[in-house]
Amino acid sequence: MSDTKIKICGLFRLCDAEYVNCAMPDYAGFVFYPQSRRNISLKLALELRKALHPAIATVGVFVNASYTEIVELCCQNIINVVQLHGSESNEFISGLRCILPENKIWKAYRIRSAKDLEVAKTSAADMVLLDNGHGSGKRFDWSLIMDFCRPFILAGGLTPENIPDAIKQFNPYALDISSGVESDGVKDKTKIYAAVAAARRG
Ligand SMILES: O=C(O)c1ccccc1NCC(=O)[C@H](O)[C@H](O)COP(=O)(O)O
Repeated sequence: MSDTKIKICGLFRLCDAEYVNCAMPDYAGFVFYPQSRRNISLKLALELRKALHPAIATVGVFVNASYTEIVELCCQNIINVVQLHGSESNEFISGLRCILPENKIWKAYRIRSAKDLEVAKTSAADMVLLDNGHGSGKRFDWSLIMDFCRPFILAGGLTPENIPDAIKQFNPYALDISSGVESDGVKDKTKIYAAVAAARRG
């Protein structure tokens, strides 16, 4: 049994909540970024939150969004965790924490080199998410993070098949998966179940 948590990201249909409820991951992610094909409205996010099992925490994914947009979703209890996926600074994160002291803040970093990891190490966020891109379905070079010295969430190109290896190598706080639990561009119930089962087994 592993204690690594798992987030299924990018729910955008009501049936996705049903699929996720069968598998019971720790987190479910909603993307609020109009340029993404997984972008959802506040109204759909509210419906999805209501449809999800209450034990599943919800994560809002934002790219350089305003405080106003983020705060509205938190105050309506549609999301529990804020995931910043743009070029948000430590100052922006600290300001957000003052406004939302009850909500955890995660900051995603696109890992291309050791320099990116230096930036992630000094992040003001509660948790850093090491990723390859914006739900790209591709891995970054995992050899870069062998000596990374703070708890992190691993993302980018994860699949039910490579999850055991990811846990064995890095014992991350959590895994974040989106494309790897999709078939033909939509969430796949069987893959979601397999990913969560693989994370639980370790
Ligand atoms: O998923 C998106 O479309 C997206 C768009 C813009 C910013 C972030 C986005 N996703 C963030 C996530 O948390 C993904 O789960 C993460 O990047 C991993 O994605 P994948 O490689 O597809 O598993």
